[in-house]
Amino acid sequence: MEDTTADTIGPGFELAGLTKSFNGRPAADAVTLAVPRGCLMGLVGPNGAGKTTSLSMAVGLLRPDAGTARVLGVDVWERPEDAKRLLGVLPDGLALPERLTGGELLTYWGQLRGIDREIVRARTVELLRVLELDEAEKAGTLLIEYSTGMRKKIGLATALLHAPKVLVLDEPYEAVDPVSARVLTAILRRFAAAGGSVVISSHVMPLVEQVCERVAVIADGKVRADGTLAEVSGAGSLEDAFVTLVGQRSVAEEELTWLDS
Ligand SMILES: Nc1ncnc2c1ncn2[C@@H]1O[C@H](COP(=O)(O)OP(=O)(O)OP(=O)(O)O)[C@@H](O)[C@H]1O
Repeated sequence: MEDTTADTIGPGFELAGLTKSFNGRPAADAVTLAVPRGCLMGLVGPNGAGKTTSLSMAVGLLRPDAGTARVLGVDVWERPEDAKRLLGVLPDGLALPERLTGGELLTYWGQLRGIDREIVRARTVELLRVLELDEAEKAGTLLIEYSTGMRKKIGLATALLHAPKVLVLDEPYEAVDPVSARVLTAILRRFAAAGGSVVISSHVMPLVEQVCERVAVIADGKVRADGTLAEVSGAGSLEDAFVTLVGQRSVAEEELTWLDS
C-alpha cells in the first residue's frame, strides 16, 4: 500500500491556514501546524476550542473555508484517494455498523480499502488479539453490544488496518482502561519509531506529557502554542501552561449555592 507519489522529505503531516466558520463564527482560524516524521503530537484545548473542526478538515472529513492539509506532501483535498491511503483516522463520534462483530467490520473495511483478503484476515486476528477484543469476537459480540472503550478500540483498529503513515486520533484514550491505554501507547510509540507521524487530541494533560514529544494548544480556534513539550510547558506542568494560555475559570462563592443544602 506504499504510495510512491508521496514525498520523502518534509513533515509527515502539515496543516496550513485551515479555517472554518459556522454561522459566521470562526471555529478554526488559520490553524497551522507541522508534525515531523517519527513524532507524536498532542493537540489540547478547552471544550469547543476547534480541535475536532481542525482535525476533521485536516483528514478530509470537513471541507475548509480556506487552507490546506498535506500528508507526506500529498494534498488531502486535491488528492483525496492518495491521501486516504496514507492516513489512519479515528474520528470524533465514529458511527459503526452496529449489527456487525468487530471482526466482520475489519474484514469489510479491508475489502473496501482493496487490501488482499489473506492480509486482512491475518491483520484482523492480530489487531483483535492485541486490543483484547478477541474474546468478544469469539462470543459473537455485535458492535451494538460493545462498551464505550471497546468501540474506541475497534475504531482504532480500523485506523490501523491499512498500515497508514500518519495517524490522526481524536481522543483515542477516552474511556479506555489503563491496561489497554498502555497497549495503545506502545502501538503509537512503535508507529512513530518506524517513522510515522501521530496526532492525538486529548484533555488529559499528564497523558499528553507522558506520550507526546510535541504539543499544540488551541483556544478559540487559534493555535496559542506549538512546540516541544518542554517549550510549551516551560518550567511548570503542561496543565499549568494550558491554564495560563486559555484562562482560568473557578466557581464563585455565590454561584450554585442551591447545591449546599
Ligand atoms: N457542525 C457544526 N455546526 C455548528 N457549529 C459547530 C459545528 N461543529 C463545531 N461547531 C462549533 O465550532 C466550535 C469548535 O468545536 P469543536 O468540536 O471543533 O471543538 P473541540 O475543541 O473539538 O471541543 P471538545 O474538546 O469539546 O471536543 C464550537 O463552538 C462548536 O460549537
